[in-house]
Amino acid sequence: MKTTRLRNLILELLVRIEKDHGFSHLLINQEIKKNELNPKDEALLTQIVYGTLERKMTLDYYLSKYVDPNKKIDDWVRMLLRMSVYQMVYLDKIPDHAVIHEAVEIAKKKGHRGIQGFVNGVLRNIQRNGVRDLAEIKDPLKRLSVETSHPEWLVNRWIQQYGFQTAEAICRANLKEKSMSVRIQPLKISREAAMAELEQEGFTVKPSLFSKQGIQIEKGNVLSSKLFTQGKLTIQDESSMLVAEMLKPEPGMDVLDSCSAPGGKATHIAEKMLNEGIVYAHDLHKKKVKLIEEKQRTLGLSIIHATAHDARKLKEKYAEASFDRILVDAPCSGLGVINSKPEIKYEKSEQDIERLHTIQLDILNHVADLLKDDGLFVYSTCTIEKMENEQVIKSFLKENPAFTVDGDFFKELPEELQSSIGVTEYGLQLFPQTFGTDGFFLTRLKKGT
Ligand SMILES: C[S@@+](CC[C@H](N)C(=O)[O-])C[C@H]1O[C@@H](n2cnc3c(N)ncnc32)[C@H](O)[C@@H]1O
Repeated sequence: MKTTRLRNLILELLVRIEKDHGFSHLLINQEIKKNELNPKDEALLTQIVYGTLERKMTLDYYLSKYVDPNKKIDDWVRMLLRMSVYQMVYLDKIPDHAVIHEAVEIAKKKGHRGIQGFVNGVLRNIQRNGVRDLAEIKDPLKRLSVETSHPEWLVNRWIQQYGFQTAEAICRANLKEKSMSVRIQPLKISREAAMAELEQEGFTVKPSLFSKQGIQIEKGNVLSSKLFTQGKLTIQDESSMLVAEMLKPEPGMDVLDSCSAPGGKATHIAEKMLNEGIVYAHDLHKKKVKLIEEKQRTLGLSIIHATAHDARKLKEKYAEASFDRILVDAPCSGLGVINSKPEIKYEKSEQDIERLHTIQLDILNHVADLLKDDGLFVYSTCTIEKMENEQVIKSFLKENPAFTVDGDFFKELPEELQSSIGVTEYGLQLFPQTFGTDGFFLTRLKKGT
């Protein structure tokens, strides 16, 4: 694709992600498919879109030396400046003059002469005199916020919960390049065979510590691998693979997955059950239930019964003590997955966290009665907010004294993980900086002590 067209596509994508609050990874994949981009253009588009998004606040600060932040300019012009400065500051392989030329071409096509001159003037100034210096920010909280492009309220929350050093490590880890991980479908292939095939295809791989089904992909985009197209692999973060491990489902069991779409964990559970028994998988949104069915089909599984249902109304559907295992992989703020979905950090608010705490606790309280006396109950979220994790469990245990945290799960973890994983009184809290996984919380509860 011609470079100006590609830059224009990138600009439109960025404006859409910001305006429609779209999920960046879904929109990026859609555009890549629609425009049949070659691997080089695909890589550049992905890098500029993610880079501009995840550094948005830093880029605005850099620009503030030449553009008054309160100046009224069209969204697309501001975004064009951001993506150009991103390329000038962070990408070595594209010369500044080429970046400026492309930006001015786009401004000429989309705007009037005034805009073209404005874009040209700002970018030439940056080329000559550099961007605004971060050292001008003296307050450490403000500086961390701008330097790592996380809203101040969020950085402050993490400092209050975990201290400055950990908050800083979280912010920096959210900007680091993350390697992919996959889970094998064990009824179709062994981990050893899958690793050998992937290596033959040119991928650099490593077995995961988190699950015997997991493989870390250190180099290469596994979506293009033969194994993936054959339904022998699923993309899944290693932290989230721990969920089915912790749930310990067995063949023949009745399992409830109350918040199931798109089915990443339901399919893992079904695989561990050797596709024998039943996984009752529900999600509030009917449209999303189709995704569970699709995933089950792709992986050649059949024991997942997926229907739309509010987890807070499942007692209307099932009798008490119906399930051997229950998973509540709760709706959450997603503040542990900022690395792969950077828009989350700009869109969530403290009110969202409070609202979600209530929903999470309501779901747990409601489905708890559905567990058999000797059953196991796992709660998980992809966030690092204590209010959505430890505090939910703490309140649940207070309201449901028959339950306790099942500490055995810790002893079941591989030794290498035990020494560095974050264990609290209420479960495991993984941070993105520890193993390069998503930030994730999970715990196992049982009846009795
Ligand atoms: C973290 S996601 C689940 C991810 C899924 N377990 C997986 O591994 O692919 C949380 C899900 O909860 C669903 N959800 C939100 N509120 C719900 C409710 N009241 N009852 C059931 N599902 C709900 C959301 O639609 C979302 O798909």
